[in-house]
Amino acid sequence: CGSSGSSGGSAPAAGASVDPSTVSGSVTYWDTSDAKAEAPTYQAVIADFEKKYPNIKVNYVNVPFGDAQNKVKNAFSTGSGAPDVIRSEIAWTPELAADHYLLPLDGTSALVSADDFLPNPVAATKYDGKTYAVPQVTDTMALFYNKKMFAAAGIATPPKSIDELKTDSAQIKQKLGKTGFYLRGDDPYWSLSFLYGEGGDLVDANSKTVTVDNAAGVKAFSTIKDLVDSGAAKTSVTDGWANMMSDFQSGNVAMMINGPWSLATINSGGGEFTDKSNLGIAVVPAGSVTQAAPQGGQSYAIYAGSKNTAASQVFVQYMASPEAQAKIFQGTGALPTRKSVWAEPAIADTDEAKFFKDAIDKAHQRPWIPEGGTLFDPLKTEYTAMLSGKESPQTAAKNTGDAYRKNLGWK
Ligand SMILES: C[C@H]1O[C@H](O[C@H]2[C@H](O)[C@@H](O)[C@@H](O[C@H]3[C@H](O)[C@@H](O)[C@@H](O[C@H]4[C@H](O)[C@@H](O)[C@@H](O)O[C@@H]4CO)O[C@@H]3CO)O[C@@H]2CO)[C@H](O)[C@H](O)[C@@H]1N[C@H]1C[C@@H](CO)[C@H](O)[C@@H](O)[C@@H]1O
Repeated sequence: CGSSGSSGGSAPAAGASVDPSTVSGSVTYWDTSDAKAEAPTYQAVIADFEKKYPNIKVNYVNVPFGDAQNKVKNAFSTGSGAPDVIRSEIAWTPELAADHYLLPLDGTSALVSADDFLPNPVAATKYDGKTYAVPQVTDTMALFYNKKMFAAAGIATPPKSIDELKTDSAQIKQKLGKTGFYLRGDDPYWSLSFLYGEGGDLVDANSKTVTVDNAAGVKAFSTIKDLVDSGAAKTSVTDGWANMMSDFQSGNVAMMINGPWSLATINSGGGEFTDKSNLGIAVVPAGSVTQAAPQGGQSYAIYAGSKNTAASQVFVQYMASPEAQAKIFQGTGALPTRKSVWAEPAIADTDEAKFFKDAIDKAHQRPWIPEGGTLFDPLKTEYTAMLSGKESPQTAAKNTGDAYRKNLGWK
């Protein structure tokens, strides 16, 4: 576990605020944003920070998202080479907080105008009644579609249900010779909107019950597999992100489910979306019970063992400020977490904000518990086995449920 405080004169008492103009030092920040499409924007915002606070030096490190959580846990557990501030994926925060790796931020200068943050991102910063992170960006998933391909196939509106998605895919296949939908097969986060659409969920944290293999879960797994078996969707259990983005941007598929974090790549990727007005964004298609998409997002968190907590607090305060959030949105399309930023006309009037504001308020809440992030590894094993044809949907759901019961000790 990380130490509770930090040595060195600059460390304010836990829970104390600091006067930014008196702070000097350095901050090592680990950023997991996409190195090509997003990181330049974050680095530009950091440059603005260093201009405003010339006595604070930021050591920026870009850490690829895929293996970042392990790197963070290893660094925090040994303390050697540990960053002062991390970009904490929202499911990491309760896990890292439970391990005492994060500084509680209530009452510190890192967390200002706390009531300006949207409630859903705030919920994911709390653990055991304390605040361990400051919201950066928030997201949920949506149906991204190619308007030109839909028009060429004679389809007027995006599908609102999975049944409609199958019908539209058949029409796209018949009229354009293309596959309708890309189903990401190597990351089970892309299964959640189907699970929620059947009225299911991975677990019920309140009753500590595993639900992924109940009737709704089995139905969801079957629905996903049927999309591929019926030819409505194509998938790959490796390199899913690259294959999905390449197929969508080149017009090999007309639809994908994705999040606003993909906009930076789409908007700079040319192809079918050189003309940005060709990108359509709609709610994810509903299952047989309801329509819902998961909440995701990223926050700033400070290492409990940091030797630069004052400088880290000033850094987080700036990076989470309305000014910085607006720049991050303009540069990447990633969604703000402050109400005041959503209200700015330059942001509120964009097509993306108009769509996503409603969608993120309705995002399906996940259990923000230390075990939350650990649910994805067993799910990935079974999700990919099913999509590879090695297991039936029933077996995949059951094996996932059994793994959860073993790992969590829940019923
Ligand atoms: C397996 C992982 O399961 C979960 O992660 C879920 C996550 O909980 C979901 O919320 C969802 O995250 C959204 C995310 O909210 C959304 O913002 C976006 O992020 C964008 C950025 O926006 C974009 O800027 C850029 O950075 O790129 C980001 C990524 O695109 O999209 C994400 C969805 O991709 O989905 C995650 C799973 O992907 C665990 O939390 C672990 O991460 C776990 N990985 C560890 C597991 C260790 C072994 O235990 C292994 O040894 C370790 O090495 C692995 O690290």
